[in-house]
Amino acid sequence: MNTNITDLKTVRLSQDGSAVIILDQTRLPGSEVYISLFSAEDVWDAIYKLKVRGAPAIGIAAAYGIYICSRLIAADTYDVFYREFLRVKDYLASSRPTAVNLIAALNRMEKVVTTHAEGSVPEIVQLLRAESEAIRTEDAAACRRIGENCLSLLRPGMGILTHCNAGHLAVSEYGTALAPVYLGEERGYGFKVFADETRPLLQGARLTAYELQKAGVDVTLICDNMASAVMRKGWVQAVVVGCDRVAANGDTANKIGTSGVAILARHYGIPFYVLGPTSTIDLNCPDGESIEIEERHPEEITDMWYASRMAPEGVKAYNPAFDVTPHDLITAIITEKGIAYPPFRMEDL
Ligand SMILES: CSC[C@H]1O[C@H](OP(=O)(O)O)[C@H](O)[C@@H]1O
Repeated sequence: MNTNITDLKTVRLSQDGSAVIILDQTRLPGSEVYISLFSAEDVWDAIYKLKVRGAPAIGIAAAYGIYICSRLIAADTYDVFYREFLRVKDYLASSRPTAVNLIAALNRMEKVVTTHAEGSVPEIVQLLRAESEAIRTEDAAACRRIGENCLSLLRPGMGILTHCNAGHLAVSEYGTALAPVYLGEERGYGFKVFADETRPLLQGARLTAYELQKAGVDVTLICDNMASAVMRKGWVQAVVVGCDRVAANGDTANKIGTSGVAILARHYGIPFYVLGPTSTIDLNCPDGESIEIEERHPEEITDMWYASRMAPEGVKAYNPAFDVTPHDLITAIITEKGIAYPPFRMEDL
């Protein structure tokens, strides 16, 4: 992978363990700004406002977050410590509901506390730091394995469409949906990636186009409503997307618009791949209907709240003014002369 991308540190713990340091993704692609989070409120706000986002990245941020908070708990007994720990856990868990990695990481951190009740508070705090680092390390290893596994399904030169951002910026490093793209780049596969801008928050335009361009990957930004046109042109041979929560039956919650891309891919006979770590699988969720879907503020649709650029300088963009809907997808054509049903013979109108 182009070293430029590894320069972006999505989420990390400060050396002294007092802060969670994140790349503020609401400032991208205009500025690379790192911010330090010192409290549960800072972490909650960063997760809710998508300063750090992506299921694995959210889980790692929460694990680091509850660790830095555990250092500040003034408690000389286990019970007092555990009670405050649970308060912080419940608070951080309330930031966003859909990505299972958030609660899964917090549950892992709580298990450290409950399985070491005989230890001193300082000992437990040290174990919490180790667990938070393990969560990050495991994610980085999982992302690389995801890349290897998916690359076995892809061929050099393929056109690949992706939706939202499930890349380096959504995880510890490397990405999930973009992991095979980076691995392919390292091996000269020459993939051509089409990135859906992904309204309303534009993670595709602001983040995926940004990180792929920075990594030297051939990326073309498209509006969400152009996915059908590029598929119909034969420019896409595979779709790769991330996931926020995968139910026991495989139903997958991912960024809004993903299901529409899946329908298009099925229509055009294009394989549609969901990529994610097992930490994003929730076996307690029997199916997609039981996944809580986050609903965010309407102004994210009505106001372009990101003052900076919507996409990186110089990124390629495909901007067809129209596309063609094939007749076999049209139920009827209605004119002033009447209603025509398939098979259409327009001369009959
Ligand atoms: C690797 S998980 C990426 C996943 O998370 C994104 O959601 P958000 O940006 O709101 O955190 C999106 O659904 C991505 O596919």
